[in-house]
Amino acid sequence: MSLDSIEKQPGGGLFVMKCGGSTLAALPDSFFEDLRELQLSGNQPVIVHGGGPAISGNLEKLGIESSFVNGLRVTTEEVLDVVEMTLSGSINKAIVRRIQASGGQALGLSGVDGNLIMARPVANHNEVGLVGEVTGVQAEIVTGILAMGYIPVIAPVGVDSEGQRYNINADTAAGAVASYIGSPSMIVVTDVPGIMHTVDGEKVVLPSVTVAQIEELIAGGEIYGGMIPKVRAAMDCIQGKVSEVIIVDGKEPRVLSRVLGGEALGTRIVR
Ligand SMILES: Nc1ncnc2c1ncn2[C@@H]1O[C@H](COP(=O)(O)OP(=O)(O)O)[C@@H](O)[C@H]1O
Ligand SMILES: CC(=O)N[C@@H](CCC(=O)OP(=O)(O)O)C(=O)O
Repeated sequence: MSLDSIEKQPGGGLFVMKCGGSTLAALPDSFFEDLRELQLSGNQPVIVHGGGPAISGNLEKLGIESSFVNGLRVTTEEVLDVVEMTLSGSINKAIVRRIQASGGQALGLSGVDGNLIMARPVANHNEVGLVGEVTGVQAEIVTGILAMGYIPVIAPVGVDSEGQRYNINADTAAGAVASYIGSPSMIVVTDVPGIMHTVDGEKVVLPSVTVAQIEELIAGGEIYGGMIPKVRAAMDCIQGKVSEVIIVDGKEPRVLSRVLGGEALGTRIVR
């Protein structure tokens, strides 16, 4: 199936959803039932997932120290073993099992499989080690899985032509997948109701924000920590066919179908 024919499917077509590790365990069964209904009505969901808290938990159990620089995990080969076993193993398979339990069809893989996500070291690799930035995504693997009627569930581990693995931030990987497959939208499912900012001393959700406004929010300290890779990934991918990135809380009932239906939920990042 070509990308064009996927986009012409009734029911809204192609979308990329990034599920954060902050929210995965808390996602209710109804979230996966909603996903199944979207798939049945002709949508083509593609999932890229994180798992930061689970990686940290496993590293701690194994007595391996780890730290973050600007939201990126400092990654040695030893850390990367744990990253890969957690993301490509337990987390990826847990998501696949939950989709299957709701009656959906899913196929899990990481960016290593079929060279799906090609990567190279990030610019500050001297500080963070084996962290990758995406140099290419084999879009036809994603479209092929969709054409078989399965939801691709992708773990953000990348690989280079020498076979070296890289740890890739899941928001970054999701944005790259959205760009390369030409998804009109990317939905970032996390543990907060959207991008919050302070108005009259109270934290409120920004319903919509432009790329230019994001820079001001980062500079002013309103956007920090784990929200930074999300907005940076959004800014990088909102071009070409990707016209919006929506940040929502996974605990919101039927969040995916409501957002795709145009309801004003969460924060929409637009050009
Ligand atoms: N302006 C903001 N609005 C909402 N959350 C923010 C903001 N700035 C920083 N954050 C933080 O970003 C977190 C989400 O990022 P993260 O924990 O990495 O989630 P995930 O695992 O879903 O990727 C929120 O829980 C919150 O602590
Ligand atoms: C380079 C880097 O930091 N990689 C992340 C990959 C997982 C991730 O991004 O998970 P969340 O979406 O739950 O944060 C990490 O090692 O934690």
